[in-house]
Amino acid sequence: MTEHGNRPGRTRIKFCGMTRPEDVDAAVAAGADALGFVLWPGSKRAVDIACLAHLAARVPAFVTRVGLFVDPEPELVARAAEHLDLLQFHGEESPATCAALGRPWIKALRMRDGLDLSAAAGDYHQSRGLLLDAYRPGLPGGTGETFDWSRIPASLTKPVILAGGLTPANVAEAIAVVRPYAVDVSGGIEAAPGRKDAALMAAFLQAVRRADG
Ligand SMILES: O=C(O)c1ccccc1NCC(=O)[C@H](O)[C@H](O)COP(=O)(O)O
Repeated sequence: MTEHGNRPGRTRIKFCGMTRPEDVDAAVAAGADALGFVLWPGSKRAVDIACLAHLAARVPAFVTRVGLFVDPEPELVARAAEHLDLLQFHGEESPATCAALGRPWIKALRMRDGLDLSAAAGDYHQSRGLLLDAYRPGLPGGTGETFDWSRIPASLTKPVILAGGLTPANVAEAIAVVRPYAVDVSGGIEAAPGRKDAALMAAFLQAVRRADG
């Protein structure tokens, strides 16, 4: 069993791909720590700035609003950031590009063959964490697929946010193997892309709490 740096007493939980007010309300009521909003137009879960503003305004204090971007124009980030607490980059953004935007950020790394995670943690040392996700060519995120969790070294110097194909059924095993700082889920709590399921969100929360003991 591994233990990553800065792991809190409990596993933090991020629900990603929010598009509907009722899903935001249900996620907050269930106890999510963070909610993700996809600002990449190519996604089935994409929201525009007006929708983001509407959804983000429903989120109470101490629940983190995270905006997802794929190689964005700085102007898009600037407009979205008014409604966000944290930026999440899913493209080929360099460490300098992420840092230049002047906001707290995390970097999503897709676990392609040969990725050196320790080197990436050094490269992205200014990030607030690394989100580790499955790799599928041509799809920057939201694959619904898991990866080999044993590839994550225990010695990573950044908080690990584990993503990719997590569900209420497998998240306890994922936590036992990886001991991440946080878990991130999108497809595993959905009835359809962009439509969250309140019962699945609650089940995911309960599975994480049980895994934390
Ligand atoms: O969800 C998308 O469509 C998406 C598109 C482009 C970049 C990121 C995207 N989603 C990211 C996430 O929802 C999560 O951070 C992560 O990929 C987990 O998704 P899932 O495997 O469905 O749980």
